[in-house]
Amino acid sequence: MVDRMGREKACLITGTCIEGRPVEILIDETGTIAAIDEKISGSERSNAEVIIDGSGTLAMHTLANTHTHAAMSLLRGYADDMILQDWLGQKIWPLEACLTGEDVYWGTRLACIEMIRSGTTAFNDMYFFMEEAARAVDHAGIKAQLCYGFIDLNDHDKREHEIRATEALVTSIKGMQNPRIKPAVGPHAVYTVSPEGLAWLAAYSASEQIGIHVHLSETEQEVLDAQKNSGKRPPAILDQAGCLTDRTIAAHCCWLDQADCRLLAERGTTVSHNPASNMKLSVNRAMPYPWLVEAGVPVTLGTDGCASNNNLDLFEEMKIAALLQKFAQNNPTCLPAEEALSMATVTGTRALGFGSGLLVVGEPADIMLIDRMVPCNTPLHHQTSNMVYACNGGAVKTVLCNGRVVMQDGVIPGEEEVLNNASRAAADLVRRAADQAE
Ligand SMILES: CSC[C@H]1O[C@@H](n2cnc3c(O)ncnc32)[C@H](O)[C@@H]1O
Ligand SMILES: [Zn+2]
Repeated sequence: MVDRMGREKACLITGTCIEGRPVEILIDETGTIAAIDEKISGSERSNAEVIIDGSGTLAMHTLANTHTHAAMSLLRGYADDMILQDWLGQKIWPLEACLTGEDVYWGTRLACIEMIRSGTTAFNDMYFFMEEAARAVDHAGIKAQLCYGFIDLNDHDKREHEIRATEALVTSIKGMQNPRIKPAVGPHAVYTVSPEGLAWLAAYSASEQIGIHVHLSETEQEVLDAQKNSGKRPPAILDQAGCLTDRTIAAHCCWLDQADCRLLAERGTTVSHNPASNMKLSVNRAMPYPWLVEAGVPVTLGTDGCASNNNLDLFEEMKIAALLQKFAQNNPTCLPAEEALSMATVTGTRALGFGSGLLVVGEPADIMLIDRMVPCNTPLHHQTSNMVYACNGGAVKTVLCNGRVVMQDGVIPGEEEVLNNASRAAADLVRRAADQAE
């Protein structure tokens, strides 16, 4: 907990429940969970200078969104109901060509508010003007792994430019020395980055010991083009360049075959499943969850950007993931609620390197308090079932990140300013793009 002077303070959450057990949670001044007990003892509780009344709530670890483009919140509803390549080529990329750093700042602030409201405190982001995204995450008080989206289109000069932009972002984020913000590298996809670009990114990420964030095998066209142009499937192209590592998060992965899944498992690569975006863009195949699990690949959850989702609510994503897999496999036992929740908490948080994703002593206090007294939690036969199948992010009342309260009883300080600036930035962006098109 941080007071108005910016000093860290120990804090106590009273009156909440973990898995049906009434508890109090003590958080020390470093933002770590110090104790969880029915009643915290007198001497320990006297350390707590701040008390959060959690009565009528369920305490859970917050959620981790492992694939998004946060500032695309400004593009929400700008282009819907199109196929992926037309959507990118005709609508999204022309608009993004008019983006400014200020747009990315306000778009990312807006995204952070939306994520906090729905219980997400860690995300994996790929976009442009990422120094501004880092500033926004810093101000919002949550956690992120940020990368510059590298696209060289096989062009030498573009590649040099993207290399410089990648290095500048990594240097800038490392210079911030903020443990909540990490740099990564971001090859957009095998169809937008040359083999030379991929090899440079792999070597650079290894030397800096940072993550790799990439779109992979999202559409059948991507796989067919890769095979036609290089004789290899997309995962093999990434692997040949050295981009499949245990620091890699590969988003989508809808068109993997079983051998691709085994390759990802051998390399220790994590997959980010983005079911809402995949269905909206109609990629025509569900990520092969059973093959990935059988191979031993960690599977996490992402929303993708707001232009293809169109929100950042991971509660919705858990439900959509569970339903899509059951439907695609014609098997109601596939992806049960417990697995959907683990994907969004434990596996996602670990993949981003922000802790175990568990609400236990010694871990960062990334905690959400969920309203118990709402229809979606009435009755509460099985808490996990309610979280995955009944609730959406609207049930989240209070959120802490590293012990700092970022939303209390539905109130996020500074929200109105962010909404006003993001609305203005979105309108100006669309106007600039229309002027450009004339
Ligand atoms: C280079 S920054 C990221 C880049 O990716 C675009 N994008 C958003 N959603 C998708 C998707 O589903 N597949 C491929 N690319 C996507 C985004 O608009 C940026 O240009
Ligand atoms: Zn994406």
